[in-house]
Amino acid sequence: MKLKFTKMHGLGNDFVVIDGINQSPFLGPEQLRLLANRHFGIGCDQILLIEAAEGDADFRYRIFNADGGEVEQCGNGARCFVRYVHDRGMTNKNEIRVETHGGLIIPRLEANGEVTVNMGAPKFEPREIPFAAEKRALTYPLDIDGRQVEISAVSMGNPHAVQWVADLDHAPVLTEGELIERHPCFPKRVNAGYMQVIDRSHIRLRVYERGAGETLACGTGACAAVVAGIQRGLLESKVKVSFRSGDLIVRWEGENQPVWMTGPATTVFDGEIDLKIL
Ligand SMILES: N[C@H](CCC[C@H](N)C(=O)O)C(=O)O
Repeated sequence: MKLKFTKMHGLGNDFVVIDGINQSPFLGPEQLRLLANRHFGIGCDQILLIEAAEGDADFRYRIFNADGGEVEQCGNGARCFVRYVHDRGMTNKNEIRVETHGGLIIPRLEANGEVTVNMGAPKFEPREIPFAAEKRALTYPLDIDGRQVEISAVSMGNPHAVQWVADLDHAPVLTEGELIERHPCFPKRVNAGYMQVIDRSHIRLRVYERGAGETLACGTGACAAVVAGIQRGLLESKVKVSFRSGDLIVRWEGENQPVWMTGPATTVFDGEIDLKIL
């Protein structure tokens, strides 16, 4: 069986996008891992599967990390999603309502080709992250191999542990990031963000993503970092988040308010793959 796909990316966080409405692929974790494999498959950080909505939303959107695990939310993917369904005539709306495991999101195509997404309100209660802590706090100490780091724990539908660092280029993202990702305090593992504050409306960010390793950009990671920075009094309500591959704009007006993220969405190529090889 041939499977049609589209390769897309949001600031280099790359995706294999599959129309699961006009195709009905069964993709188990092993096949997903192979699709994502950069040597034996197509290669991507996440696989995005488009499905018909169950409720009154326009679509449903399922997200699978390169390790084959299904997750709750993907910010860069949400921008690519709306570009995909719009460019393929699957909707004539510029703003769509999308069901995800992590809640409803509302991406909107802007006239300048960028995409703005209402990512919903962040959550902070330990049981909502989930994170093993007695009660909610601004920051938490985390023991990493005998060294203690200070993290903020935020859910954007998916879990994030955000640290403030003074020198992002020399932060231990690749070594310590993996230890945080798998820290026993995060029963569903976690995305590990490293934020350097440039000024009150600009941060630089690197993210060691759950199930994918360090990616070039992370949309929900940008949202979680800005929320954590605002809560810690380090940032204004509108922040430029700079990755090595480009910038996102993130806005948050405070507790119980949605986080807004704006950035690009790029289509690279269409292809098809014979599922027999997976
Ligand atoms: N690795 C994430 C999912 C992808 C998020 C990221 N690519 C984004 O743009 O938000 C997780 O396991 O929660």
